[in-house]
Amino acid sequence: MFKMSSLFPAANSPQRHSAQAATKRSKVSLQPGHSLMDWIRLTKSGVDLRGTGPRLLEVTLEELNKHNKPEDSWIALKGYVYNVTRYCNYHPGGQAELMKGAGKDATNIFNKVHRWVNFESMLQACLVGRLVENTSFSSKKQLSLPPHSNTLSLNLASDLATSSTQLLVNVSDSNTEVSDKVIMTWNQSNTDVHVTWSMNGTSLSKYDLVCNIHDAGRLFQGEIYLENEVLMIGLELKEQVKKEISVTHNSLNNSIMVTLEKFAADKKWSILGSAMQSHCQSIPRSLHNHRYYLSHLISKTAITHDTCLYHFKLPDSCYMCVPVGYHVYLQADIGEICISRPYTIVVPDLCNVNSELLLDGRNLFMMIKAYNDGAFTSNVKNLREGDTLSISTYEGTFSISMLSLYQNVLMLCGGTGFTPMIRILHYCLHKSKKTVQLAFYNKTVEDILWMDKLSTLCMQFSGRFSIRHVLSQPGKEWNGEKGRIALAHLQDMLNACQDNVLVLVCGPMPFTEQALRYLSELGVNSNSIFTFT
Ligand code: HEM
Repeated sequence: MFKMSSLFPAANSPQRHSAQAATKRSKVSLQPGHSLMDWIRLTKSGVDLRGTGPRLLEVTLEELNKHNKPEDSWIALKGYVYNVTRYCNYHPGGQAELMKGAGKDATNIFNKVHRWVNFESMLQACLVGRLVENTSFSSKKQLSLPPHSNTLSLNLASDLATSSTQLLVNVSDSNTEVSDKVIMTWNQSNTDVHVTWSMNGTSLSKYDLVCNIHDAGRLFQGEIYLENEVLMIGLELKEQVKKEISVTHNSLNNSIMVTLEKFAADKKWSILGSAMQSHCQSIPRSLHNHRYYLSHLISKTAITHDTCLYHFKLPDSCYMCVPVGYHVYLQADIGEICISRPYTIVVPDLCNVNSELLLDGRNLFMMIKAYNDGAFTSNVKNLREGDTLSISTYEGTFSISMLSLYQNVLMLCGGTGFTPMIRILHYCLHKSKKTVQLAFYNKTVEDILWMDKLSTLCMQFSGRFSIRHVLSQPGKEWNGEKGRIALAHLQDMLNACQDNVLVLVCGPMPFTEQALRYLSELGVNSNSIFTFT
C-alpha cells in the first residue's frame, strides 16, 4: 500500500510564469554569421569554448560570481556551469538578456523565459563543470564527469529525483492507493488486463493520463497530471503484453481505464507486476521533465504560402490526449544539436463539429510556419510523409473551465498567434453558445491562416461570431482595415461585450505587450485576460 509521505510545496502558478515571460521576452536581430547554424558550426570546430581546458571542474558560487562580465561570463543552469562568453553574440534574446544570468545560478530566470530551450545540448561544448557548495579550501576542483550530453541528462534526472516524493506501490493488491489522491485498480479477462485510475472526491479526465508501453511489452510508464503535480508511475509488468495500448474514459465514475492486451492469451496473471521505485514519484508540475515519443508524419497540407497543417501519429504503444490550448514540443537534431520548439495542438477542421474526436490520444495536428532563416522549421518543412520526429508530452496553463465564467470571448491574434485560439474557437462555437469576436492582425492577405474557413464560420454562426482582419502591409486590392493593433479597435469590440468578456491574446511579444497596455488603459481586469506566450 502506498502513501505519499508529505504534501508538495505549492508550485508556482504556471499562469504567473507566462505572464512574467510575456513582459520580458523580445528577440533581437543577430549580426550576420551568428545564426543557430553558425553556432553549431563553432561548437563542432574544435575551438575551446570552455576556456578551462578539457577537464571538468567543481565550481563554487564564489568562483562563479567572478565570471560576470561580457568578456568572461559563466552561467549556472540546473547545477552545471557553462562558459557563455562566446555564445553571447549568438543568443537570440541578445547579449544584455543573457548577461542577466552571468556569474549566477540562472536556472529560474532561464525557465521563466524559455524552459523548452535545450541548453544541455546547445552548450555542451561550453560546459565548465558542476556547481558545488562553497568550500573553505579549493574553489576549483577537478571532477570526473564525462562531457557527454547523455550522461549529463541522466545526472540531471537523478538530481531531480531528490526533489520529488517517492511513491510506493504494492501492485499485487487489486486496489492500490497510488497517492493520497489517486487510486489504481486492476482486473483481467482471458485476453486483456485492465488498469483503472480514479481520484478520491474528484474526477480524472481523458487528458489527465499520458502513458506508454515499452521494453517489448514488459514496462508500463504513465504520468497523471494533477493540478500542481505530476504522478509518475512505472510498472514492471508480471507478464508480457502486446504493444498497442488503448485508453477509455468512464464518464460515470470519472475514471480512466488502460487496456493492455495479454501476449499469452488465457494465461492468468497472479499479480499486475511490481513498481519501479525510481519511476514512481510525484513531481511538482513546474519541475517535471518532458518525455519524447518518436512520431510519424501522416500528412502535410498547405494552409498559406509558408504555413502547413501537419498530422502526426504517436506510436500505437502511446496515449496522450492534449488539453485544449496546450502545446507540445517538437524536437530535432540540427547538426547534432538537439533543438526543441513549442507548437499548439489544433483541430484539423474548424468547420466540422466532430473535429475534436480526431484528437483521440494518438493523432496530433499542428500548424507550423516555415521561416526562411529558421534552421528548425526548414527541417520540419522538409519532412515527408512517413518520416519521424520526436514529440514531447504536453504543457500549458490555459483552462477551458475559465470560459464558463464568461458569455463573450475576444481573441486578439497576431499571425501564427492564431493557432492556440483554434480549438478554443471550435469549442466556443460548436460546443457552447458563446459569442466570439476575433481580431486577426497580419502583414498581408496571403498570411491569413484559414481565411476561407473563418469566412464559412462567420456565415455558419452569424450573430455569434465576427472577425476583424487588419493588415499592416496590405496590397492595393485590400479594402479592409489597415494598420496595427489600436486602442480604438479594442474599445469597439469591448463595447459590444457588456463587460462580461474573456480576452485571449497571442502573437509576437511586441504585439502582446501592446495589447496588454491597451487593455489596461481600457480598464479590463487582468483576471479576465489570458496571454499565450
Ligand atoms: C539569464 C538567462 C537568459 C535570459 C534572461 C534569456 C532571455 C531570452 C530572451 C528574452 C529571448 C527572446 C525570446 C523570444 O522572443 O523568443 C531568448 C531567446 C532564446 N534564448 Fe535565451 N536567455 C537566457 C539564457 C539562455 C541560454 C543560457 C541559452 C542557451 C542555450 C539561451 C538560448 C535561447 C534560445 C535558443 C532562444 C530562442 C528561443 C526560441 O526561438 O524559441 N538563452 N532568451
